Amino acid sequence: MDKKIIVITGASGTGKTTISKYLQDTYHIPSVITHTTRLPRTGEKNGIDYYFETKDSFSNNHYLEKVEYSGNWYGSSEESLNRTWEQYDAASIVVDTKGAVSYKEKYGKNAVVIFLEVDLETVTQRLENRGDDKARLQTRINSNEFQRDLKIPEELRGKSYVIVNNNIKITKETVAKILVNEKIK
Ligand SMILES: Nc1ncnc2c1ncn2[C@@H]1O[C@H](COP(=O)(O)OP(=O)(O)OP(=O)(O)O)[C@@H](O)[C@H]1O
Ligand SMILES: Nc1nc2c(ncn2[C@@H]2O[C@H](COP(=O)(O)O)[C@@H](O)[C@H]2O)c(=O)[nH]1
Repeated sequence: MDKKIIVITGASGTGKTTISKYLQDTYHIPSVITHTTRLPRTGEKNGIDYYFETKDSFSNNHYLEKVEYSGNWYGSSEESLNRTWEQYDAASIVVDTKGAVSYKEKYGKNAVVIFLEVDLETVTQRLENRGDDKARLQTRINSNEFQRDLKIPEELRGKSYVIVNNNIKITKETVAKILVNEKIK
């Protein structure tokens, strides 16, 4: 069987991590942990949510792709994905749309891209409810990256599953159908 990487993308707060946890908890599809220079949020743990890096340690790693998002660096490594594929046929990864384009270009049909869409007002409310620091949240919402990721990029149109994540139950049901369609489960 072909190995698959389920690339979950969309703007911050659209529910990417929620879906990656659903894949882990319900289908035992592991998430590839990425690296960031961002400080941990309350409750986030090194090696579980991210590998939290300093600017120096971040620059020492080798990445398949890396991006700057709202003032912090994020990157994912081919080694981590290959290690996961040694044990599992499918894994998921949570990245911004620029990262998703990189995965689609590199892995073609083996990269199953799911783009999550939520309107700006709703996503802002969800990020406030999540407890994101107010000042940092405003900076993030105003960032070019966040604004860009509210809509699917041209490069992913027609090559991705688009889910409007207004209702988590319906979103999970749609993801379950995608797994069947892609012969992952
Ligand atoms: N359909 C939904 N309805 C209501 N709340 C939701 C829904 N989907 C996700 N959420 C909530 O919205 C918040 C943001 O979700 P999540 O952290 O999964 O987003 P994200 O895209 O991973 O964000 P980031 O990129 O900033 O890490 C969480 O508190 C989550 O529980
Ligand atoms: N291209 C990549 N994007 C990544 C990676 N790891 C996370 N992300 C995305 O960054 C933003 C901000 O994340 P947050 O945890 O600070 O809210 C979000 O869209 C993530 O999906 C990565 O390795 N590469």
